[in-house]
Amino acid sequence: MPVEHRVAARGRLRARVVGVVAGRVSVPGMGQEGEGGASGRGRCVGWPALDERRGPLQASLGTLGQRLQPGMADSAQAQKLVYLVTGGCGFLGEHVVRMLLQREPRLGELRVFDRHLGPWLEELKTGPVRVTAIQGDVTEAHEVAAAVAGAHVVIHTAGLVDVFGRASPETIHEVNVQGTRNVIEACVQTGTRFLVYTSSMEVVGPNTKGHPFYRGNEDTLYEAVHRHPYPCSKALAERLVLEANGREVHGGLPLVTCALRPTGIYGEGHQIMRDFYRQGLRLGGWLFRAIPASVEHGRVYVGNVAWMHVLAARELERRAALMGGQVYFCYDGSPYKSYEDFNMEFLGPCGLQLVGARPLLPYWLLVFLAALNALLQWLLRPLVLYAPLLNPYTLAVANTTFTVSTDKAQRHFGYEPLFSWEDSRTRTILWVQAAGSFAQ
Ligand SMILES: NC(=O)C1=CN([C@@H]2O[C@H](COP(=O)(O)OP(=O)(O)OC[C@H]3O[C@@H](n4cnc5c(N)ncnc54)[C@H](O)[C@@H]3O)[C@@H](O)[C@H]2O)C=CC1
Ligand SMILES: CC(C)[C@@H](O)CC[C@@H](C)[C@H]1CC[C@H]2[C@@H]3[C@H](O)CC4=CC(=O)CC[C@]4(C)[C@H]3CC[C@]12C
Repeated sequence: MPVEHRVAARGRLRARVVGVVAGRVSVPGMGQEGEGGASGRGRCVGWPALDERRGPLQASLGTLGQRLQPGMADSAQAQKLVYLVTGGCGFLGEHVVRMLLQREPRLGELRVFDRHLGPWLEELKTGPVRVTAIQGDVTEAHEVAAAVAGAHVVIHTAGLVDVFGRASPETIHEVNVQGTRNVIEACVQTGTRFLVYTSSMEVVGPNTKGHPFYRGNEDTLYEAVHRHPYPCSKALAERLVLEANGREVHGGLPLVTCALRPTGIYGEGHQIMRDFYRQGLRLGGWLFRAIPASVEHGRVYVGNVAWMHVLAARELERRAALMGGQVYFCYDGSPYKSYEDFNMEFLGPCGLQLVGARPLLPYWLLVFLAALNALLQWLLRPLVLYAPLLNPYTLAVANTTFTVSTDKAQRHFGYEPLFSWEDSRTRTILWVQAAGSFAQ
């Protein structure tokens, strides 16, 4: 089936209601779990409170909102489902797209919405599934609406994942918060009932006080206080998604939402892993330990994160009362190690060595160097983007234990990792080796 391209028309709403389907009558409600602890309200120091401003969607969707959706339940058997993946060309998004094509038998149309469309989309020969590539921007409400209209499920992964100071705080907020608001409003206005949001462990921590989060779960009490624009934006966006659960969508049925919180994702396409590899090659095959081996950081294989998204999207209909408005940490059997030791599971077999059984530099010197990098970034910004791996935020996060251990996703929607640690490791090593071949 040829890949169909749609470019969201700026300024003119172009939407197509595809036969929508499926949906079970659900009575959304917060499960007992997840209302306290790590799913509690985080605090963003120095950030605008959530305003109740609705996106500019209302106006631009007048006509679209009039389109009638066939009864959700009575068409489930008759028609295939329409899925929309925002950020579908990103590191995680691509794996979600491919996982849906491989493991979602109900899929009739897969819409891939991204600011930057990947050339690989052309290669997707998917038999009965129509793959629609949509170049669009989640900060543009009308583009989001055109992409959402007629979709049965939205998996919202699009976001600015920036802890290196590449984008301004305002841009991060605009994409991650307003973009998410636009997705929610598009669901409400067009009648799409199921929304899975890719949140992050960072919604919880590590917090600004460096408190460890050791083998925690969704109900672990933890003071989620953030200053950095990225975790703040993820926390605000997650809150929007969870609070939207139960809102009436066009057609009169309730919106059902959930948020998945992956820990540090690794696997094929992980840019930071590639950056570490390149840094090691530049240093003659050596990487120098900066973080104590005792600091554990949770990591999860991208294929298992994709699988959890597919499963959550599928079960959200059937288990709306249990899953609606809930958060789920996303992790797998990947070992608990320091960030650097974990990376060496893949970079070691690719020829790199991590020097030092303990950090080679004292922590105060690392803090100084991180601060110097931040100063240099600020000074050089008018001329060039200087965004090294080491900055005050990345040092603080890397230096704080954050691991999760929970069976909530398993209990609520049967999540079990699809890929074993051994398989995840092998796949990642093969990718680094292949990626390394053009890292020179
Ligand atoms: N990488 C990680 O370790 C983790 C990532 N996450 C979350 O997973 C999601 C995906 O992250 P990654 O795949 O790592 O990032 P990525 O940067 O590889 O992918 C994000 C995608 O969103 C697209 N995008 C960005 N701004 C957009 C806009 N305004 N309109 C439309 N598309 C836009 C980008 O073009 C990109 O394809 C994000 O929401 C992130 O917060 C959560 C936990 C861990
Ligand atoms: C230079 C050294 C101090 C080196 O060890 C720095 C590593 C640093 C770049 C990473 C350490 C922890 C990572 C973050 C963590 O995995 C949680 C994340 C969740 C997300 O949603 C996005 C990515 C990230 C912030 C991730 C980014 C890279 C680290 C800070």
